[in-house]
Amino acid sequence: MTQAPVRIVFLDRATLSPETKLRQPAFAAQIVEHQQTDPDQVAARIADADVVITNKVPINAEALAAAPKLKLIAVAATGYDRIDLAACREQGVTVSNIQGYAGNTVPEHTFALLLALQRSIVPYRQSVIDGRWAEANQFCYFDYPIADLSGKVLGIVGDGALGKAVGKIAEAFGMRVLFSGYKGVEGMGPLYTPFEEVMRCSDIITLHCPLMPSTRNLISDTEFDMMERRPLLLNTARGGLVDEEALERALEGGRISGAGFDVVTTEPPGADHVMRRIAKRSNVILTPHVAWASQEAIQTLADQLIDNIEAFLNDAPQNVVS
Ligand SMILES: NC(=O)C1=CN([C@@H]2O[C@H](COP(=O)(O)OP(=O)(O)OC[C@H]3O[C@@H](n4cnc5c(N)ncnc54)[C@H](O)[C@@H]3O)[C@@H](O)[C@H]2O)C=CC1
Ligand SMILES: O=C(O)C(=O)CO
Repeated sequence: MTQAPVRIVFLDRATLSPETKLRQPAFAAQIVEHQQTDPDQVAARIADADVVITNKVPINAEALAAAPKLKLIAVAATGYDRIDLAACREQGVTVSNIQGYAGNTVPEHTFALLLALQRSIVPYRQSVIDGRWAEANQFCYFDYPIADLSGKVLGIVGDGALGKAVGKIAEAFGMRVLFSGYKGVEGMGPLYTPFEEVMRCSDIITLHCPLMPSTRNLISDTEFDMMERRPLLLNTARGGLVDEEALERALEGGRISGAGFDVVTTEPPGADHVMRRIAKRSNVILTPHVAWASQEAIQTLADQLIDNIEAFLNDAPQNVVS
């Protein structure tokens, strides 16, 4: 008897760049690709799926209840904060994610933000375009601050693949690296510096931990108040880790010297989203969630996505998240 092909529904194919090749899995599969899916379309689209692929389309308990055949949600990203894991567990649905694909692209993007901010590259570029250099009565001018990375303290929150890779680059720049312990957790061992101390003594703080209930608003007014060295704050991990209203207050009050963000709480942010206001400041750079998006990384992600589905169907699941 021939088996029915596995029905794979990809909810947001457009989140992988058009050049990305998604190879045919090594088993009989029918792949249905939707370029985009609105939250209210999810239940209908996954109703007869065996496997669902999603990058950022949320999957909640209600949608899962409408998908009795569903066995695997293959998340096309590292972060799986859009998936209701408790509901998946209850319904016996396995969830996999992509691991280790972004070990160059995200750290390089993090340092692109850091170097640009630390040396005021964007405002200097704009001032040259605006004619300021032509008006200077000498060969240079000092309108914006410039500082070296060497000797600075870099506090890293999240010691996974990306936090560690950022730490390595930082060491090459001669920075002193501190890996933060979990907020509110004591005694994590000699490799970790307590969270509060990292807030207190870092010149730059960079976030590389997942968004979960315990990390939502990890950085808010209390943490900004702890920051004695007016650090730069970098977030290439997830919107929601930083309380954005508190971020605006911290920038306004000069508690931090700048911010480099790739992620916001609502993506894309609407016209009156607080990050749209924040992004206009000369000491802020906001990029549109593209830290992961080198073509090399996206292709690695796409290959691992199919590997994950094949491994699951071969009864040897990999990259399972819980
Ligand atoms: N902007 C972008 O394009 C991308 C963003 N990301 C984000 O970066 C995050 C990190 O990615 P990876 O390093 O590959 O993940 P990973 O799973 O290798 O590392 C995550 C680390 O966070 C740590 N962690 C968990 N809870 C924590 C807490 N409360 N405080 C401090 N650390 C905590 C874990 O111990 C783990 O070491 C992902 O969860 C994702 O949200 C990932 C890829 C691309
Ligand atoms: O891999 C991730 O977590 C990303 O945010 C990229 O989609």
